[in-house]
Amino acid sequence: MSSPSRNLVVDVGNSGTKAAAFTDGEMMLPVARVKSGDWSAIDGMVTNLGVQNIIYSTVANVPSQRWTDKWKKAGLGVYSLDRTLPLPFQSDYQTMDTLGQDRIAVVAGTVGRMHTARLIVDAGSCVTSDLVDRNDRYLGGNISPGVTMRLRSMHEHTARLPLIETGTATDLVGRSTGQALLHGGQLGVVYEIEGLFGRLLTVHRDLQLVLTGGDAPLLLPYFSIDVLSYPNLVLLGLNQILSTYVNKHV
Ligand SMILES: Nc1ncnc2c1ncn2[C@@H]1O[C@H](COP(=O)(O)OP(=O)(O)OP(=O)(O)O)[C@@H](O)[C@H]1O
Ligand SMILES: CC(C)(CO)[C@@H](O)C(=O)NCCC(=O)O
Ligand SMILES: [K+]
Repeated sequence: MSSPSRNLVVDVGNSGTKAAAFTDGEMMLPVARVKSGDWSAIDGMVTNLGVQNIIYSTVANVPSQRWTDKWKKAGLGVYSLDRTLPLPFQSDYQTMDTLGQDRIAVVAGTVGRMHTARLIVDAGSCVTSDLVDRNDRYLGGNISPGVTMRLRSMHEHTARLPLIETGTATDLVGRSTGQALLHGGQLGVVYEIEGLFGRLLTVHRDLQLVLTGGDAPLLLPYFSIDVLSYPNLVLLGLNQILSTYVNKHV
């Protein structure tokens, strides 16, 4: 019997870096959240968790060679989500080189888990909506501003709009400035997704909505359609890509 294999999986986003260890495919909770760029915190996890492989996806900064050399010297397999790792899906995206690595990871994370068409929404700094057909072909997707970005930009680009916190929306329409901003900024994302979902449903009759990302819990209560909620889908997808590769090649 081989000893359990443990991976460290790291998702570098624009608002923060999320990292978790996986032992034999099982995610060890809780997910760590550190400032993006804090590779020394990630290095601490490498040391403390006794991992054999590390994979990172990034839409912001990459670890310097000092870190990757250190991990390789310690005997780790070090992988980034670039062209070297085979992806478990075909794609229609014209520029795979610029497709966000977090988007690649969420698409990969649904392969093998789902057998219907799906619209995968990752609600983070930006909201990405990515469409995959029932045969796991990636058809493309959209990028729009995230909840925090909407609220902040309405404040920054006007004279009279305050900066408000995200929160609980109590009605469909607001009866104060604060409520109006909250409903527009937060519920507006839900309406946008439901609108796109409804249009796509006419072509993809078995379409399922999948929701992930740091702001998913803020949005989840307001959908009028069925939502499959996958917290940490980026991390799941990364681990899937890494495990498939390592099992075949190492
Ligand atoms: N502990 C936390 N720290 C920071 N933001 C958090 C936290 N928990 C939830 N959030 C929410 O998550 C959002 C960011 O989501 P997420 O972490 O998925 O984004 P990201 O991956 O950094 O961004 P990107 O879209 O660039 O990948 C923030 O707007 C915030 O509202
Ligand atoms: C859209 C974001 C910022 C979402 O995190 C990220 O996936 C990204 O930087 N993408 C690059 C552009 C693209 O996906 O085509
Ligand atoms: K993200």
